[in-house]
Amino acid sequence: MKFGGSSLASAERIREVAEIICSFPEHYPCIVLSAMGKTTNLLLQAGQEALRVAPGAVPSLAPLRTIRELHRRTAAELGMGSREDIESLLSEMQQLLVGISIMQELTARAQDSLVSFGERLSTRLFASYLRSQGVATRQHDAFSIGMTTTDDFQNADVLYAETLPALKAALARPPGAPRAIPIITGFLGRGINTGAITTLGRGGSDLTATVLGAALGVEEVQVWKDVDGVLTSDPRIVKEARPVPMLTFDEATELAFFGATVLHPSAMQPAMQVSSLDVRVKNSYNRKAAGTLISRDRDMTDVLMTSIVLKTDVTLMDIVSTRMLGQFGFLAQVFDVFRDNQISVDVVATSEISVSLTLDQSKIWERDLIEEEIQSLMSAFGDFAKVSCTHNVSIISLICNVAKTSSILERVFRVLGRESVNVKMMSQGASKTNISLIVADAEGRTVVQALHDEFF
Ligand SMILES: Nc1ncnc2c1ncn2[C@@H]1O[C@H](COP(=O)(O)OP(=O)(O)O)[C@@H](O)[C@H]1O
Ligand SMILES: N[C@@H](CC(=O)OP(=O)(O)O)C(=O)O
Repeated sequence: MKFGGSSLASAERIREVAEIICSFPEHYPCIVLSAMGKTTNLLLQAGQEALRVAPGAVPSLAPLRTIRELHRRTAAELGMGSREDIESLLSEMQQLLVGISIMQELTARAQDSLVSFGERLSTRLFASYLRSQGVATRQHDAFSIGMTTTDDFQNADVLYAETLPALKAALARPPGAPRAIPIITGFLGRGINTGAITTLGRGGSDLTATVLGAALGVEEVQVWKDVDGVLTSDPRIVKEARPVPMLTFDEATELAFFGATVLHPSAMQPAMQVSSLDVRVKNSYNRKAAGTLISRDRDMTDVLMTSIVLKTDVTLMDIVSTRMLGQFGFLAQVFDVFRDNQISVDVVATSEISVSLTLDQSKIWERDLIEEEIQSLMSAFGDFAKVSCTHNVSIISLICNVAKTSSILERVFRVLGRESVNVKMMSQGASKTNISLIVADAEGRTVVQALHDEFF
């Protein structure tokens, strides 16, 4: 079972989570926790602020004070008073920030060490609380029990061959040993070559949970959030969005990849690799809600539209060959440029002499480097293609039954016509679960709402 930041935001929420765990007495669940509330964001903020102040001013940085107060107050409210393990981590975290301030440098590696304090604190706090309630627990830092990753700080990939057997061995109960519920840090791993703490990308605790599920051979991984499951759209855009009872791994992956922040985009990978592992999304604020069951297959006979996802702030690139029609090798040349620049593209549409594609700039470049990097990418096409870019576009992904494309698109274009929206590009058919439309950012939310009204 995984509980995200929203499920652990306060002492009251932590009590509720403890109750949820204890409501499955017949099972001995393995628990993965994220950092409390918005702690990860606060740690990132503290790192940036440490670069701007003298070392002596670090202890009074506002985000650091908020983190300290949140954990101390929560421990006190849970009846645990001052805890040595929490205090020692808080002081280590402050020392790291002082170091960042002295060095005037925050590397990706240091940033991963910094944000790791969120999960290291929450798991210790929660394990102590459950123990205080008479439940045997054992806290583990995932990076110390075998969660092995690439050394790509901030977005590391799990190395399954190393990780799965190591986790299984580390969590096996020796014969005769008393049972204790493992409480494990989400989001964190250890880089295979550097040996340093890595993170799995924002929202990465979902992935930790499914990796553990695969390692331990469990039947179901439950990820507990603050919504009644995966919804028909982002509830911050469409207030009438309602839960989707069932999804396939492919649908959940497309949905997460194209912007539904409810799940980590790689979280389904471990479940796809083992034969019988399902993932269930549940609401810790509303236990009775059935949630969403995500599994390998589902009956698609009556399915038309499943969910509508919006991803904003994307760049659209139009690449037109400068050669004549009928020249071969154009597409290969285009994608060589992306390979050489190590850039992956999201949505693609092609004709014989042109390609349009979208780039998720937030995944590729630092915000202040975007313009420079795009210019350098454009010049990499040399004289074999003319390239133009449109910024601030949105991808609207229709997670749907692509076998029914004709009737879906007929309704989609009726809605777009009514809203006088111009589609800049479209891609359908390559994925069996997703039709993507590209529109201007300014129109994205309105179109999502209008399409939701039409299909739900
Ligand atoms: N299609 C969607 N279905 C459900 N939630 C969504 C969707 N798209 C975006 N969200 C957002 O995802 C949030 C839950 O994910 P997240 O914040 O990662 O939870 P947690 O921190 O508890 O793991 C919801 O509060 C909601 O605002
Ligand atoms: N704490 C990390 C990892 C995570 O998965 O968080 P959450 O489960 O709250 O989305 C983050 O904020 O990215």
